[in-house]
Amino acid sequence: MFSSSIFEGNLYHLSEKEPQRAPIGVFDSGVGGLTVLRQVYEQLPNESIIYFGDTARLPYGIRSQEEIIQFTREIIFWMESQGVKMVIMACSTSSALALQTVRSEFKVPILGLILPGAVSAVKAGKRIGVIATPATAKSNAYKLAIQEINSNAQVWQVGCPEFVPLIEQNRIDDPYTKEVALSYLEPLLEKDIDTLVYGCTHYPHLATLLRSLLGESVKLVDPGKSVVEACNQELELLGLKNTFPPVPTRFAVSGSSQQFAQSSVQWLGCTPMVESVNLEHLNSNHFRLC
Ligand SMILES: N[C@H](CCC(=O)O)C(=O)O
Repeated sequence: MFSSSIFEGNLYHLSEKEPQRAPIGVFDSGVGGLTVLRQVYEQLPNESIIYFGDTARLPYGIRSQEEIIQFTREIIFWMESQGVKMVIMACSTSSALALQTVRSEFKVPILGLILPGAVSAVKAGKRIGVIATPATAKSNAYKLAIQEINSNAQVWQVGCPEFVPLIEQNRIDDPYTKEVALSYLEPLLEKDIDTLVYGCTHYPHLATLLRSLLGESVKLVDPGKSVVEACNQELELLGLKNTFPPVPTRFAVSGSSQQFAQSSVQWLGCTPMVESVNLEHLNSNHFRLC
């Protein structure tokens, strides 16, 4: 039923014959969203997916809010044109800076990472560290969401500008990445955190390294896992769960398809077919009218 959905007032009027069969759109600036895609495969194995990586314009984490809102609009506009039934922003930076604005501009339900991540963080601990892109950290989105749920929770955020470029360049095992990680974690370890939130979807790719630096006692919270749990609930509420066999994931990027195929193979376990999509033609005209 629509009435109990969090999308009340922004209903997605489904006109197709079998809306359950429509894909879910999942997007990020690059390979970060693959950590969310992995959760989708685990939790929602029947769903078909369109994955979009805005690789021509990454990293998002050093962009202005205006840019992030515009990029997010363009991606969701394209995804709607591809017939998605729901969109997961598999990008904390977009979720922090653009979700509120774009949610009211589209009919398709859009899920972001911040609230589901904050709910999981509050369940996990009270002394919470958040590592995030500079834009997400500056927005205070996770801190505000966590403290709105539990005003006694203490939250410390660290902007980590070097992580996304290092991950996109596949320098995960580079000793330099370890040095950088230590410098980002040190101020949080000094605060004796009991929980660390991956405030950027790229960071679960560093799970082994981060765990080795944090020790076993700090709980790691992945908002990607939480947003997919929320997606599962929404699909149920909206009667949109796919009961048919899914079609293979469609991958699309704004940059080099070859490069994305190469860099994602280690996370996907196979070489994906990747399309290049030009979002430029969607630019300002359509959105000036909104
Ligand atoms: N993975 C994204 C974007 C990172 C970036 O491009 O800076 C996020 O969760 O914030």
